Amino acid sequence: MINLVSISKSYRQGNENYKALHEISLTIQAGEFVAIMGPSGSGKSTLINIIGFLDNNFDGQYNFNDTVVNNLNRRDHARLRNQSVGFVFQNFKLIRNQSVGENVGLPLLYAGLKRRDIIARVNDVLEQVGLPGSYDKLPKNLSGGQQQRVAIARAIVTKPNFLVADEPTGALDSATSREIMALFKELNQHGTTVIMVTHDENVARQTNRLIKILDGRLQSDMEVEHADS
Ligand SMILES: Nc1ncnc2c1ncn2[C@@H]1O[C@H](COP(=O)(O)OP(=O)(O)OP(=O)(O)O)[C@@H](O)[C@H]1O
Repeated sequence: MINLVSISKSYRQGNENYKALHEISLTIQAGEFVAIMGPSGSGKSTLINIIGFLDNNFDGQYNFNDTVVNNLNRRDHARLRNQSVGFVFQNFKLIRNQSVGENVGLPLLYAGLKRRDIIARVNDVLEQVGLPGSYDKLPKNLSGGQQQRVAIARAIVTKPNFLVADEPTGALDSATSREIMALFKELNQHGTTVIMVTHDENVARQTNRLIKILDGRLQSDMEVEHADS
């Protein structure tokens, strides 16, 4: 599904070019559950911004299914992003003065669906993430873990090809973090591809594949062994 071929990325820093990614080649198949780890500044965000179609300014080739992503113009790149990827962030990024249901339904509103269809789909997805009946609640009245469930519901509501989760458990205590990881695992077992950046070894260990980045280079890429499998 995702095939990166020798991807490099430089940022302009003052008068200098800083190379944040060095010739990264990587394939991620549909259905995988991948963790990306690496020290601060190693290039994780740069990499997932490219994978998640937020940044199309890089060297090398990105093949997404049959599409050569780096050949797309800005509009088609944005369309691919809206149709193919759901994002989950450390700090949830919910709209405070909108209800849970409105937050989750926003991508469907942008996609032009009818109100009745949006409400039905949102209620389905809220149930799927363990928050049935919470359509009319406000995010501020929910716990951190519940807010992250809302954010996950928003990320999956359009049935994207894959999820990009950037430190999704970074703002949660360890018990809540385990619950959120259980939800990601369940979504993955039902076919959702998940690519997750984390600093937490315990989180990474629950995925199926661990990619380590160091100084903008792939340091290692290995299958995660599970004691119970
Ligand atoms: N917009 C930018 N302009 C200039 N340099 C940048 C920009 N974004 C990132 N960098 C540099 O590129 C390198 C990689 O940054 P990146 O944010 O990808 O790292 P990261 O692994 O995600 O770090 P963290 O774990 O702290 O989020 C860093 O040295 C950073 O300073």
